[in-house]
Amino acid sequence: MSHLLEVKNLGKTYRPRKAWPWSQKSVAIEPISFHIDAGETLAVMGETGSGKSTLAKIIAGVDNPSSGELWLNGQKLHNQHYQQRCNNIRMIFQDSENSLNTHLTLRKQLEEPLKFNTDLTAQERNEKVDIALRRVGMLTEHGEFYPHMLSSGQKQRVCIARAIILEPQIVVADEALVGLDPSVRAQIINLMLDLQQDMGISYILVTHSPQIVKHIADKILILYRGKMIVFDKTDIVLSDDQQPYVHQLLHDHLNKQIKFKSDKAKKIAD
Ligand SMILES: Nc1ncnc2c1ncn2[C@@H]1O[C@H](COP(=O)(O)OP(=O)(O)OP(=O)(O)O)[C@@H](O)[C@H]1O
Repeated sequence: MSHLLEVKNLGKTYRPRKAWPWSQKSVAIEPISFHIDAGETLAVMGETGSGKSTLAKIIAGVDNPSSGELWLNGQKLHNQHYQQRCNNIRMIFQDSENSLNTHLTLRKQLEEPLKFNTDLTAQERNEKVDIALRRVGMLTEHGEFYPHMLSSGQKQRVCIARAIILEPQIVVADEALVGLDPSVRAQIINLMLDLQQDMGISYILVTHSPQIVKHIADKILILYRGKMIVFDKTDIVLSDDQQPYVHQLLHDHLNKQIKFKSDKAKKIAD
């Protein structure tokens, strides 16, 4: 049986902006191969500049690879097939607070992916928006709100609603939890876990947080200067983290505690 997502020899080289004879191409990712299955969470870790965001953007179709292929359920994904990618893989960006349009109501923003990628009527789109808002613990009335009327946690929920509204199989989140205070972060993680259970979503999470990785990742992929140096199940990586670089990534920040599944009722309180 084929895997949900197979990444085969995927590489990315950025070309210099100006073709000066002495300027060099920069290799962001050396060819890497890995896979994830339905309902799994893959954590992508690595120091700054190791290629995590580049990998996330290529998987989500925001950027093109320089080499290699992506396969979804045994079918090759083509970058020019925008709808195929949008319907199956969605991305939550690093700065999700600012990725919302300040001039549009939440309903209009959530409706956009439906307008571009489905043939639903206006009424059907409205219903989908209501369902998505409820799924992320918000009220349907929030649809008429503008982003400035929301807390950081609520904005993050709207970004998640926008990512799941097309019912994708994979959600790629690039440092989406950075900047949230620990209790809100825990609520958002719990929400993501609930959505994963309800909708069978697979997550690809770019993160620097060992706590998040230990609690929710099934597999860990570690990049070092564009090279994939680790790809394995979380418990195997944790039990064999002898390489200093891997050890440091997995044991940094351990003093910051996150409370998981502590109080579901608080979910809509922020
Ligand atoms: N548009 C671009 N043009 C040229 N080089 C780029 C571009 N985007 C990224 N790079 C380079 O590719 C490499 C990987 O960058 P990337 O942003 O993927 O790393 P990262 O691991 O996500 O870092 P961070 O944790 O800081 O977000 C870096 O050397 C970066 O300078």
